[in-house]
Amino acid sequence: MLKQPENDGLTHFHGFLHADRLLLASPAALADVLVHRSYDFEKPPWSRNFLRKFLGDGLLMTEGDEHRHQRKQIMPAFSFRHIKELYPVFWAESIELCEVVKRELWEQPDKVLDIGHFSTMVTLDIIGLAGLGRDISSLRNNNDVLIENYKGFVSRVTPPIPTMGHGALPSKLNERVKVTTGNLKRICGEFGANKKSRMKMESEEGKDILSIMIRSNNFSDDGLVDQLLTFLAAGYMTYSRIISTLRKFTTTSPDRKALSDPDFDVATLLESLPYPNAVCNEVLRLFPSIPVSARLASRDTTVCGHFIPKGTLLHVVPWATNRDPALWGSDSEKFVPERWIDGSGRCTMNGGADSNYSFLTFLHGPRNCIGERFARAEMRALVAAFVGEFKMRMADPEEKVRPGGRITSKPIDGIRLKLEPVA
Ligand code: HEM
Repeated sequence: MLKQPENDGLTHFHGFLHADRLLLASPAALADVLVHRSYDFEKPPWSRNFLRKFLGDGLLMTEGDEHRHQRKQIMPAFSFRHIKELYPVFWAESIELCEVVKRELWEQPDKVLDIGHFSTMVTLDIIGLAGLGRDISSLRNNNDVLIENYKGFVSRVTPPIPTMGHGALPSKLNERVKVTTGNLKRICGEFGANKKSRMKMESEEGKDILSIMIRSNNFSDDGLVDQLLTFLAAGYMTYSRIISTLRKFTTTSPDRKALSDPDFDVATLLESLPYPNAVCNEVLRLFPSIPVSARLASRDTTVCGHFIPKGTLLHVVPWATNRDPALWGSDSEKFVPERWIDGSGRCTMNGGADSNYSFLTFLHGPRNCIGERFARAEMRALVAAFVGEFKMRMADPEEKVRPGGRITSKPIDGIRLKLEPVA
């Protein structure tokens, strides 16, 4: 925990084999590493090499000029305007989730549901439709070949947190991962190529991220496959959690009938609700999907005026910074959505913290999460639909949900809920 940052927020410690490491705590140190000198720091090669096996050379994996170039090409697909157009997809899939859960409860009203199972499926469906323009329908038990391979791949790969470990897999597992990754690449390649030719022939006007990238004409077929794999991983693995006990919020949940009208501006409504947005922000603050991220100095550089030799390993720890009492106050570990609402009842950007760098869930700067708007819009829709439809409580009120996980954080034993449809 970052209780006593030293040296302008740079804390020195010894890691594996007594190696020198730095922990970044202060806003000024974070600003230097994430924004001002972002390209002096890279993802450590062992984590890049490990993830590259699965993701190819997508945005997450590239560095330096290649990253700058790719990021510029991909940015427009994640612009505010495009994400706004995707809200109806997020909303429709959120309603679908509620319908599937209601059907389960109708068959067995007392049933305890592991909500992680449903959030995994709806997340895949959303990244399928909004990311790739592909109707995966895993909520409706469709056997989509891409998803079957993808699930196999995720279940086989249980790597160490990439920023910490060295990424070696036992050779048998390595072999199987190679086969699944090969399958995935082939399926993504075929899908991308088919979509490209359909778009040429039928002037298909998809609003999904992939369509926008294809229309830009900036990507080779192989380039598209790498980005596709990255979006699947980033959109899916960061998200399998999120919906929790938000009873109070139902009182401000939107009118579902109005929202199902195709002319209704879902985006503006969902973005304007203060309490639901405050709840989403507070969940993102306390439970960042990527709890720790590492950077390696790729040249001699400085942070807050301190000399940092090439090869120094630095850690950014969203889990700790987002909960730091020095930044968030004495209730920093508590779930207090109200901290995101100002005196006039509007949702604030910073949750009462003094600096942007108090909230690191999506990081900041040129290597921040390009999917932040996508992720936030998806979450708003899911939370609004779900809490508008169900009263929730923990199946065992005494149970403590234990956070854990590897690359991304999630409740280690799932979250079992008792749900009751709102009358
Ligand atoms: C709650 C959901 C999400 C969280 C908390 C999250 C968080 C992050 C973080 C912390 C990074 C930086 C990783 C690092 O440099 O160490 C990142 C990068 C990235 N994210 Fe997300 N992400 C989320 C959802 C998404 C979604 C839905 C997409 C795409 C559809 C996405 C696409 C990406 C990509 C492409 C990068 C690499 C950006 C770059 O290096 O320039 N993310 N994300």
